[in-house]
Amino acid sequence: MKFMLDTVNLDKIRYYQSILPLAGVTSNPSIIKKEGKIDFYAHLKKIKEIIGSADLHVQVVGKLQEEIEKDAQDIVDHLGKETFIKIPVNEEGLAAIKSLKSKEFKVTATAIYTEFQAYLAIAAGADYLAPYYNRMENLNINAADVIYAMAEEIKRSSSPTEILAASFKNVNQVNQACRNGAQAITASPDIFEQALTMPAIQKAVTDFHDDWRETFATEKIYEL
Ligand SMILES: O=C[C@H](O)COP(=O)(O)O
Repeated sequence: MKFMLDTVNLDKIRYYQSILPLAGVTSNPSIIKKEGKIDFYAHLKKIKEIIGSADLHVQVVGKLQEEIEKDAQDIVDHLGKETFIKIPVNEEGLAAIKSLKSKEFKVTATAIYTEFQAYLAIAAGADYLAPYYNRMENLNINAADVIYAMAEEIKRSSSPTEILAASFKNVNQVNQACRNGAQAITASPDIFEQALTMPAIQKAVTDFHDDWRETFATEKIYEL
């Protein structure tokens, strides 16, 4: 599994970069809005410095194919050809994905709510597919089933495309995405916090520590 952070908050990225086996950072204009009117490329360059060789996924804003492709070119001109360009899968986006893949851009097909969008993006050569787990559930779409079908199509077509599931509101949704075939997930820092700070884990840690101290009258093994 690859784990990515769905945030552009520098403090959070710095913090979780030291904790997680971090494969990348993903963003979209709504995530960027949370940081205010940042110096866009300077900010993204700082993220690159923090995450090193991990991947950076940056979303286009243009709506027409030509605008999407110009956004993509601008992003790689500033951040490098290794940057993944996130493109929503609608008519203009799919045309841009097809065109940009022929020019060897790295592409993450995003805003995926249906299997059919995914099948088209796979055929167009997208590197990643980003299905929106929680948003699908809000629309009464079975997100786990959609991801399973996407994974089956990737297998059937022996495609190099990977599923980068996104839009999570709880840890169980992440588990379901992984279980149903996602090769990667991106989640906001609070999802990783939810997963790693559950009270049962802390209780186990405290109990083990107390048992050690009662047995050996030290706080650590190296104090023996
Ligand atoms: O870029 C995709 C985001 O992961 C969507 O997440 P959201 O549904 O929380 O806005």
